[in-house]
Amino acid sequence: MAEEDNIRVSNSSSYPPPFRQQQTEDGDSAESEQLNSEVVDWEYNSVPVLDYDKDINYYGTDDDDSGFVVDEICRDWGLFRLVNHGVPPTLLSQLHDQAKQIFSLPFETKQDIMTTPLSYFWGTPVLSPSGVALSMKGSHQNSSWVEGINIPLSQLSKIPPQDHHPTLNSFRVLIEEYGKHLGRLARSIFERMAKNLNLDKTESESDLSELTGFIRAYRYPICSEFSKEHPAWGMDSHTDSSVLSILSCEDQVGGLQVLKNDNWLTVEPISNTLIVNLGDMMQAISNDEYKSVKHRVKVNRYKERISICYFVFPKEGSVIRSINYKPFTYTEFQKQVQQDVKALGFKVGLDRFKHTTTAAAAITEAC
Ligand SMILES: O=C(O)CCC(=O)C(=O)O
Ligand SMILES: [Fe+2]
Repeated sequence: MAEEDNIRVSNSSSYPPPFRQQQTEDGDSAESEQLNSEVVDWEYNSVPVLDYDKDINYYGTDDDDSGFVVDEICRDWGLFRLVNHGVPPTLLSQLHDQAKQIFSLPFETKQDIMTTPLSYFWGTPVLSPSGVALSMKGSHQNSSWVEGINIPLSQLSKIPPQDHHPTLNSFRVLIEEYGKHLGRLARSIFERMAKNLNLDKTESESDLSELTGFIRAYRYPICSEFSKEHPAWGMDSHTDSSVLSILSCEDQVGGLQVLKNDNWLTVEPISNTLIVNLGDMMQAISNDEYKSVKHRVKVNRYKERISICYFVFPKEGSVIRSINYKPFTYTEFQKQVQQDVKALGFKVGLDRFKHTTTAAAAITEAC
């Protein structure tokens, strides 16, 4: 894909109306300089790297220290880059190219063709598991500069064929293939963590339902009008509600940042690698030993960014039990999140389920 393809919107009619802004003109040298400085923004990249074969999918002796490395990273970071994961590079690049093509369709077309079980949304990443966007209150309203397609993996066969948009049909086939790979990765990453944490085998089996996860493809539109006074975020700081989230970003447009020791660190986009982050369910399952990591996505003045995220949750009805938390199911957690988002404008999250409730403190801090 030509580098120029990513630069500036030629087709702003594909943007949801709130994202249509005056675009800057081509060929301005001062601007190109700025563009370059955006490109080298991730010089401090130091996200830990794990090798799937060596560090995750390994059944060696117990004194092997690769499990220890994974354990340390899950405690200190809650996020790592996965290499040697076995997802074919062509699958990754085709998936991204097709997502890009679909997002380039006119806004109205996207609204028309994404019918259930697919859903198309923009402006808010807070969705129910079925993909219904939730409205947010107050200043948080529409704070995210992103559009997305929500794809529940268990319902792929129900996606109606599109005679006029064959790309959507082939995208579905690629997603199916990709979903299988990511299910495989999620299962072995989770099992590695469960072993490190000495979790009860039968209980931990229902803590992950890799085949009913969902995939979201995102496009972060170009955002040229923002400032310190009027900030805009592709996605504001949050933790994921999942057990695990696995992110793929093939274009060389950065933007993802992760909170580490109170500093925001930019995650370099490196093709053929996957970014794995631990979510709230994993933090609860591990009794707060592992971290549901805070992350966010910056907007970009010059380039669109496409990312494809897989989210995996516990089996339906599975009760999460750990010392620090009252027993709860993911459905109860999600219901509480939806309630808080509607009533308060933000997610309180795990604090709602702690034995000594720290929810009041969390709410005061956020307000
Ligand atoms: O697009 C990304 O890089 C991250 C998306 C994300 O954090 C999310 O969907 O929860
Ligand atoms: Fe996230």
